[in-house]
Amino acid sequence: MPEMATGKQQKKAEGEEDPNVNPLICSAELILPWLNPRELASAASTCKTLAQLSRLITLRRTSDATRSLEKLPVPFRGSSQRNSPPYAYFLYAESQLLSSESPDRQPWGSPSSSTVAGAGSSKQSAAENGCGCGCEGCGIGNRSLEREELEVGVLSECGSGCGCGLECRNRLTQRGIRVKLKIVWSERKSWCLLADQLIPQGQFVCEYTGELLTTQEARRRQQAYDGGRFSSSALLVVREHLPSGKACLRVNIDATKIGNVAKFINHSCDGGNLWTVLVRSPGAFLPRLCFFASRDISKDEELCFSYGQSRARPNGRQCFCGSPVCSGTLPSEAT
Ligand SMILES: C[S@@+](CC[C@H](N)C(=O)[O-])C[C@H]1O[C@@H](n2cnc3c(N)ncnc32)[C@H](O)[C@@H]1O
Repeated sequence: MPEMATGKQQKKAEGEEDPNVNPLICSAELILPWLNPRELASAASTCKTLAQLSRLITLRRTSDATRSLEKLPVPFRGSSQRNSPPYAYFLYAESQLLSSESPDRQPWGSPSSSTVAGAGSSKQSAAENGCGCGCEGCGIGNRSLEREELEVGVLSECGSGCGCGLECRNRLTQRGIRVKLKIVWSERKSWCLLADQLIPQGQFVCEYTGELLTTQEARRRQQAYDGGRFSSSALLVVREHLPSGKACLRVNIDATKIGNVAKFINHSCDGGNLWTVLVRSPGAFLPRLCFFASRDISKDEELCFSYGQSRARPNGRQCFCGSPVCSGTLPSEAT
């Protein structure tokens, strides 16, 4: 990764400020990562040094959408044919957040953003000989899920109410993203999440994180999104059903402004290559929505799932999933 030359090594061009002399420039490395792309462009237009620093921050943002918060970086790959944006700007959430807890800003593109937070670290270490929390399926090690388990669409894992830590084999979805992914630009669908390695069937891919909303707030936001203020929204409504078929729980997760890389998963009318699984654990009131590979997924294949049933709507957006069973229209939540 290119680094800014500093002090005496740097040959200063006309109009360029010496970062060791101007305290404002010295602090720019700290301040610029907090800016959104428009603010960054505005700062870049003021002097050559800030322009150079802004380019570096853009490069760092492009190289990892997760800001090093996951074990593996997830890079953006633009299109060389057209002028695609270098990256999509959003705030990163490793787990679900209440909308009242959502940050307004977050640094992205700092030089030292290489600390891995949360994802792989164990809150609590499991005991040497089994974690002993007494939950069914609990114990140290790894396990993969069988097709039958995933098709049910509901999974029970150990959680904060158990005595075990993240080493427990019954916390498959709580260790962050462990498969190589990338975010690729497409003219018709904007950003798409792709596999950057072979992902075997049954492998956990990622959780869908974002702001947890009340149904009232979800309806308000959906109307605003439908009104066109955002080119692509990512508000997902999850319903848990009783055996009778009646919905018993509705969870609204909005990843439009705050989320993780799952916000870039597009819709496919044929169901795509991901299973959505609701994961419950003791100590957590609400389930988490997690994606697993529904079949072996090749490197460079786009990851997709079905957003739901398409309803013919006069203002429905055109679907470009390319599946032979494509309905032509993107499903949209009737809020
Ligand atoms: C959850 S986001 C997915 C990521 C999105 N492509 C982006 O660039 O941020 C949902 C939005 O992606 C676009 N999208 C998803 N699936 C699509 C499809 N099959 N055809 C066309 N657009 C799609 C729509 O704009 C939709 O509102």
